[in-house]
Amino acid sequence: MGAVEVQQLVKDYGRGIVALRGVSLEVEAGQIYGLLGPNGAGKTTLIKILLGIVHKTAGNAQLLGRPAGDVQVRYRVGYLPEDHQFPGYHSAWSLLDFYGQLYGLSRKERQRRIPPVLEMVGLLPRSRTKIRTYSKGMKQRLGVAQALLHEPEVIFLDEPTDGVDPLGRREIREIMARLRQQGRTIFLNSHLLGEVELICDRVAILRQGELLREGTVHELTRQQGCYEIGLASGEQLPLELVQRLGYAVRPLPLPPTPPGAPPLPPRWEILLQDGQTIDPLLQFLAQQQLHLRHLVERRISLEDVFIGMQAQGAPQS
Ligand SMILES: Nc1ncnc2c1ncn2[C@@H]1O[C@H](COP(=O)(O)OP(=O)(O)OP(=O)(O)O)[C@@H](O)[C@H]1O
Repeated sequence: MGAVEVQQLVKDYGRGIVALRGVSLEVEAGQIYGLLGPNGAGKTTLIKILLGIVHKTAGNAQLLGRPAGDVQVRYRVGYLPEDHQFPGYHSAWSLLDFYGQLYGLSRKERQRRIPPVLEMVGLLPRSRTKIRTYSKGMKQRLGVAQALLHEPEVIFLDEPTDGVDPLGRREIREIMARLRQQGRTIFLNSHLLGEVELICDRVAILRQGELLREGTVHELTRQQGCYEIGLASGEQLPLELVQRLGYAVRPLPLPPTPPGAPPLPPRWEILLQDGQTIDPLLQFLAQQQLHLRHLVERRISLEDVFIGMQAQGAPQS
């Protein structure tokens, strides 16, 4: 059973605004799952339906095996909303104490839980200073701490690194990685593709309420049928013979080397044609007594995947 299961989910806000148009996805427990999409794609709506803040129009949404919005499940879930604002007169400690009371935790329990949570997000040394003095990154980390205080199994983070500088973003990624190590499930909404690529196990790309692609980052970024190869120093690839085997091949431009440094060995790009594998080329190299020193399957960034999809045209309403 997945931590999150969504089937054919539809949300129609009325007046022609359809935020979700039959979205299906499953998030396994212990994963970091990234939901990507441009502004207005429906990411926040999906989270809000799972949390019971917004009602679905049609389809199915389950969280930890229970229908979305189930009161018992809410206690097992943490949520960092997008654009949250904490009152500046609180300190990190007093804010978490306040949230602890909302979660129904006893004073003793709050005193037990607050320090490790603040420690985890790196705010323990500043826990008694006012939030109004915090940087954006610190406020976001405090938001994550608030979402963790009641020790939830699933954590929803809506744009947790929005407006945070690169160092702060890395700190938030490290917190997410630690939470995954503890076996928690993280559902991350983001439009920062580079971030998602670095941390997520699986991703889904949403646009105008439709799920365009879903899979591991590895699956989505693999440029199928494209390899880069390099041979031992001084060896050249016989391009014509390689083409006769049916491959498309081209030498790759080499990056500039610093003055005085030895030139870099040449590299070639090999494009497989339909149904072809790289194996006949490897056998051919061995027959030619050429020595393979470099072989990688080419990848594209998640950003390229995403931009490519935007270029494919929007779904019809
Ligand atoms: N309460 C609401 N009433 C009417 N329309 C809404 C409501 N909430 C969201 N929408 C609309 O639903 C669509 C999806 O919005 P949603 O906030 O889910 O997208 P998002 O992917 O989270 O976008 P962003 O990245 O900008 O937060 C948008 O067209 C938005 O204007």
